[in-house]
Amino acid sequence: MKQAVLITGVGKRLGLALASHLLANGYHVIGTYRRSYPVLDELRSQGADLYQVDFYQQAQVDSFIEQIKANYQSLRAIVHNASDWLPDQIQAGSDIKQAQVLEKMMSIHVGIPYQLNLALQSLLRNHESRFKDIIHISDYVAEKGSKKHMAYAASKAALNSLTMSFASLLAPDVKVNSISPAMIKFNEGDDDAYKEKALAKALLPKEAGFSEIINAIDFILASDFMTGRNLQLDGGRHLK
Ligand SMILES: NC(=O)C1=CN([C@@H]2O[C@H](COP(=O)(O)OP(=O)(O)OC[C@H]3O[C@@H](n4cnc5c(N)ncnc54)[C@H](OP(=O)(O)O)[C@@H]3O)[C@@H](O)[C@H]2O)C=CC1
Ligand SMILES: Nc1nc2c(c(=O)[nH]1)N=C([C@H](O)[C@@H](O)CO)CN2
Repeated sequence: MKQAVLITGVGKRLGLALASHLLANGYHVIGTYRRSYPVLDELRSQGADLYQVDFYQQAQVDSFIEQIKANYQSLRAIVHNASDWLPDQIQAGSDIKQAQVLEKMMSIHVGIPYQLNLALQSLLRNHESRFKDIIHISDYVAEKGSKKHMAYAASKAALNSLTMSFASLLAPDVKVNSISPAMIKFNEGDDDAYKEKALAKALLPKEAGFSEIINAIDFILASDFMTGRNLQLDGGRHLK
């Protein structure tokens, strides 16, 4: 019986790389996506079950939870990857109001992990393996703040608090940990000046790459002694 791992946000970048990695390593991947991408058909052809859900729409969240509880008896792990990186500065012409920036950040980075972890904890407990995991993908800025992404950073700090609370609630059956990267991968459109400034913030001036985070996830899945902790994969940002 394949071990099922639920990953949120598998349409691109880290979520897509992680889903592909776990599929290649024999896991049954259950993935969520918001916008559709051609690459999703490749995940489906490799056996992934994909569910379209916009986590900003509560009705879709409720329906998604009911579908997961109806379709699966157990889960080996849940990886909360889905994330929006909204700046505090509202773009001209945007229909987002200032207050909505904080609402959205708390919704996707705190509300969704909170709701899914509580609703699906029994599926984790049902899994027959010795190890069951919840992994929250957070961010280095949770510990330092960010003057341009204050709401984002605050929500990732709250996510790290949830890690400790759920670790206490779900022990000893389920381990719950955060991974807090800095500078995994630039986005298309990031210009050279931005990249140079961002890389200079760390002792190790480089992109971590998706493999660094995936290696950390593999480590956590194999660990039988780490819970309530936060793996900080940040190139030494804290020492610059
Ligand atoms: N990239 C980096 O350098 C760093 C990333 N991180 C964290 O690592 C994780 C992965 O990063 P990265 O791959 O760059 O993230 P991206 O922003 O590239 O992708 C995030 C994913 O989440 C999905 N998502 C966003 N909002 C919603 C929503 N409301 N409902 C459903 N799905 C949603 C996106 O879907 P859609 O395609 O539809 O938008 C997308 O698939 C994130 O948690 C991020 O905060 C932390 C530090 C650095
Ligand atoms: N959901 C996202 N979160 C973050 C992203 C991203 O692209 N999507 N990118 C970063 C940056 O790498 C930042 O750490 C330095 O530019 C942070 N979070």
